[in-house]
Amino acid sequence: MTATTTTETDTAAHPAPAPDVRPAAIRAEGVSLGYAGEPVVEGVDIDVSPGEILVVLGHSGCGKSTLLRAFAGLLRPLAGRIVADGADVTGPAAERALVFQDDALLPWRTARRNVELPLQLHGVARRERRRVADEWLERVGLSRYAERLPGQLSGGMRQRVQLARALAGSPGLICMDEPFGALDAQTRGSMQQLLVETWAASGCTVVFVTHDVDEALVLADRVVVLGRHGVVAEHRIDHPRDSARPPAAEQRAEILAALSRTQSLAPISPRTDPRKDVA
Ligand SMILES: Nc1ncnc2c1ncn2[C@@H]1O[C@H](COP(=O)(O)OP(=O)(O)OP(=O)(O)O)[C@@H](O)[C@H]1O
Repeated sequence: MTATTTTETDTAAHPAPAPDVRPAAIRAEGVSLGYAGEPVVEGVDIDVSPGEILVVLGHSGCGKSTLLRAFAGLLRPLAGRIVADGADVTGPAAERALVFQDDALLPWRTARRNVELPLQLHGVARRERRRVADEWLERVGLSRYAERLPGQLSGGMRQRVQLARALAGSPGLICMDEPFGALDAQTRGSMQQLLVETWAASGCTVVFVTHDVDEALVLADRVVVLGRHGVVAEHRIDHPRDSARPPAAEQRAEILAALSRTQSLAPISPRTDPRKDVA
């Protein structure tokens, strides 16, 4: 796992947000989430501070992606509330962006026109769209590839375009669902570094889902381990993103232990769902 090379001075505190970014606070309060009325995760209480990078770990199927969808406003809770900046989240909004592992770029649009998309949805004029898109493409090191279609780019490059596209809309929150999971170790390390740099330039809040404890420790201000019955462990990283002072081995071991505990937690059974009794 490649550590970031950012220095203590630029990582000790959260960066000042870019002028057009208002970092979001987002909170899950006693949230149950599921599909067709059947919960897949319940009792989730998570409070994310503006400008924080929160990493969510948990075994496969525990509901991490489902939680991100709810934060992004794509899924309404079965119980509890999702609150962003004091208001209930009731649907998607431009200030909450999602980045997926799967390639979510529009294949018929060039890299630049993909990055322009959120600006176009905001009604930004063509010339300004192009200026902002080119600025973000430069930040992610893809200026030379602006005219390429996604199919003409490598997997790592497409992830960079996704990152640029998410950030171009100046969101207050970016929800990232295992965005680097399909990349080789070296590309993954450079993407983690790029994420930290672009986050520092934007100042937005990030909720990042991964299976990889080391990735979590490289990126996070705070790590939560999610089980089917809510958060089972929470770890604040003492010197986040400081490669000179990496998290202690004990902290890594504790997170791994919490993860293995979640494997043994019983799945939610519809028969034991208390809401069934009231229905
Ligand atoms: N659209 C859907 N309809 C019905 N069930 C779904 C849907 N999406 C996810 N699920 C189910 O919800 C549960 C949680 O899925 P989710 O994708 O949130 O888990 P996850 O923790 O992100 O898993 P992974 O780490 O494998 O990506 C799983 O049992 C999954 O099958």
